[in-house]
Amino acid sequence: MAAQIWGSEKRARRRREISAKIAQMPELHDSKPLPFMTREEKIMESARKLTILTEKMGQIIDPTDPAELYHLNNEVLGLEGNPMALHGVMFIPALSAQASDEQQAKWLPRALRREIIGTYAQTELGHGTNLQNLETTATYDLATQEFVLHTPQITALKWWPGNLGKSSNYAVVVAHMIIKAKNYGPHPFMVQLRDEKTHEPLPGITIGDIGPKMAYNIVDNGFLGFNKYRIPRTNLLMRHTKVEADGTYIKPPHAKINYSAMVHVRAYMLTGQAIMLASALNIATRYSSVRRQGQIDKSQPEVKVLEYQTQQHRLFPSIARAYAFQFAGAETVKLYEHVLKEMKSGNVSLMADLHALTSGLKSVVTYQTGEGIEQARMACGGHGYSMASYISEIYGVAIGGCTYEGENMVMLLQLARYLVKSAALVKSGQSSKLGPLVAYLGVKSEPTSLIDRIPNSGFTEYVKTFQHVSKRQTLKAADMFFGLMEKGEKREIAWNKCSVELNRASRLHTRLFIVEAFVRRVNEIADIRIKEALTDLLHLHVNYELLDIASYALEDGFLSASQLDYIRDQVYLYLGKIRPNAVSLLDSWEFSDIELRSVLGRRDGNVYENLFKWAKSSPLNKTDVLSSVTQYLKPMMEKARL
Ligand SMILES: CCCCCCCCCCCCCCCCC/C=C/C(=O)SCCNC(=O)CCNC(=O)[C@H](O)C(C)(C)COP(=O)(O)OP(=O)(O)OC[C@H]1O[C@@H](n2cnc3c(N)ncnc32)[C@H](O)[C@@H]1OP(=O)(O)O
Ligand SMILES: Cc1cc2nc3c(=O)[nH]c(=O)nc-3n(C[C@H](O)[C@H](O)[C@H](O)COP(=O)(O)OP(=O)(O)OC[C@H]3O[C@@H](n4cnc5c(N)ncnc54)[C@H](O)[C@@H]3O)c2cc1C
Repeated sequence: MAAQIWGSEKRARRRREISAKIAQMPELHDSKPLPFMTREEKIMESARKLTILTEKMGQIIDPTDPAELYHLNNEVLGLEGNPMALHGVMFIPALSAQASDEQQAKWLPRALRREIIGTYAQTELGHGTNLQNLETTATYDLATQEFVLHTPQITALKWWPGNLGKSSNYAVVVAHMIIKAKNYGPHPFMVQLRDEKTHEPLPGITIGDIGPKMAYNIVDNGFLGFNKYRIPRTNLLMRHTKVEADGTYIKPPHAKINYSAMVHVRAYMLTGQAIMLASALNIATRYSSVRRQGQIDKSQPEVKVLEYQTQQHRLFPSIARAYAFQFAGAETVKLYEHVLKEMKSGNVSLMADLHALTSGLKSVVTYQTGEGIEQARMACGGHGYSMASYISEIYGVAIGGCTYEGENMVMLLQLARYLVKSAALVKSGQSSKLGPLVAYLGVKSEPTSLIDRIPNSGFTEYVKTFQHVSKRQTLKAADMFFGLMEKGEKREIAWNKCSVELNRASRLHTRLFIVEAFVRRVNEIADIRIKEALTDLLHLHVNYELLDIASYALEDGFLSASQLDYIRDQVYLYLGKIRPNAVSLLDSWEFSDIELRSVLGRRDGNVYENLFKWAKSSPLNKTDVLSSVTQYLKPMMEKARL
């Protein structure tokens, strides 16, 4: 199963080897539990491990393999981030995709050797989503052949970029490029921020940390201001766009090609989200098979809480989602790598499809991951609320994904643009022009769903039902939009008035893609036992998801009430079938105790001993009487007794 999750036998084996090596290297372990550290201590601890990794990485992993790097990162540094998180996730990808060969030769080897630390500075205090209204300017000075970076007012301060505050000395900065008083829109520039020897900010640069966040606090998200700060013309990233010495602007082959670093993260973060969801579920499911509370049959002893149907209903559909996200994520990364290769050689024809797909997936996956993690936390009762479970930290980090790389509602609306264009093709009889991901919009569906009507139809009728509701909602939302415009509404106003319906269409389309990715994967599996276990999980997935969106299929009578009863019964049937495999389905992800960082979810299952040991090690328990008591509470009580 691990091979299915991680993509191949070899990958699963390599993960085990890497975990085993790390287990033997105490210098790479947390020196004490992270929840007992201050933010400063965590940052220090992370930097300590990071420098050891820089020395020893080659002995543990193949540093050119992103999957091995990510595993090493999760084991050693953990999901709360590290001082170079953005260096690998955005700075290097931005340089790789957007710097010219000459620029790459100058900067990439230095970045890869970690001679310099970089980040991606785009968002500002006043604008994140609406890139067209960023305020930082890069004005070309023809006389010196330099760009002058400037922050005109407080709202133009860069705000949020990870590791910008304290760790990075370089950044890819996105600023509006102005040449001879003409604004060419946001462009990426390579900018040195700090002196390479002293790490002091360079003159003209104001920089710092934005303060503690809901989670992800090892990362020093930062602010940055420029006071007429000059950089050479050749620091504009020039793979696709060029500015010649005389100020001549050469435009890129696609207007949004400079957005590629964002698409990169959107494509890769699905796997990251699946891992966080599976981690939280692993903790909760292990704990649920140890925790005994109450009886189902009063004549019998207390049961493991995992025997309760409500507990299974809380956890198992999310187990199915974690697998589904992992499979959909693997397909997306493949597509991304393909599009990136094409893009580098000038073929930009697939960019729109990739953008639409990643926008939808990013939004649906982060939202459902957050839901699943929070349910996992509640499924642990009181102990889920303790940092000993570590689930609240996992939640805090994962839920950030709903916001970063494009706020979810906004990204759903980006997919909706693509769906509306596709709907227009269908309506004008040009269905043959539809891309493969939306081809179903042009296919006539049966008048009613055939779920429960055709024996042995596998998952086909489920997929057709998802296609039907997604198609119907897309066409309905598009009709509403076109209708408003026909009535004379301005395009933007009409769009806003339909945006809730449009986003519904985007979610349904994305959920269809996820279901199809799961089905495709199960169909490919040769090992009969693995296929059987995943087929059960897929049954749960399609029935649970369909029940969740049933109102869309009921409103036009595509599904009947009796079919809905059947679907509901299938959910209950498969909850029971999955129960014996539940812990194994999560243990198959092979997270080590070091990586999970959860006292509650340790592999040994000694929950109570581990919790008591953990509580005793709390810094508050170093002394029996705290100074808060001697200084305040004791005098208060004494005064009251007088
Ligand atoms: C196998 C290996 C396993 C390894 C696992 C590794 C796991 C890794 C896990 C990663 C963990 C992540 C760690 C966390 C780090 C956090 C870092 C966070 C960073 C950031 O947040 S950076 C800042 C991000 N900011 C945003 O995302 C801003 C969002 N806004 C936008 O993107 C845009 O403003 C916009 C898209 C919403 C709108 O742009 P714009 O106004 O310019 O465009 P229009 O709306 O007018 O649209 C015009 C047309 O352009 C198309 N378009 C837009 N974008 C793109 C694109 N990127 N590509 C192609 N086309 C694009 C639109 O669709 C429009 O097209 P149309 O035809 O006119 O409809
Ligand atoms: C953990 C974390 C890490 C980050 N790291 C980085 C980084 O490394 N580099 C970087 O540059 N940035 C980073 N960011 C910033 C992040 O990319 C932005 O916060 C994000 O893009 C959302 O933009 P915003 O904050 O402007 O939200 P806003 O756009 O102000 O969103 C507020 C609300 O307005 C709604 N809204 C906005 N526009 C529209 C619209 N057109 N239609 C409908 N609704 C709309 C949204 O849906 C939301 O409900 C990070 C953020 C976080 C939380």
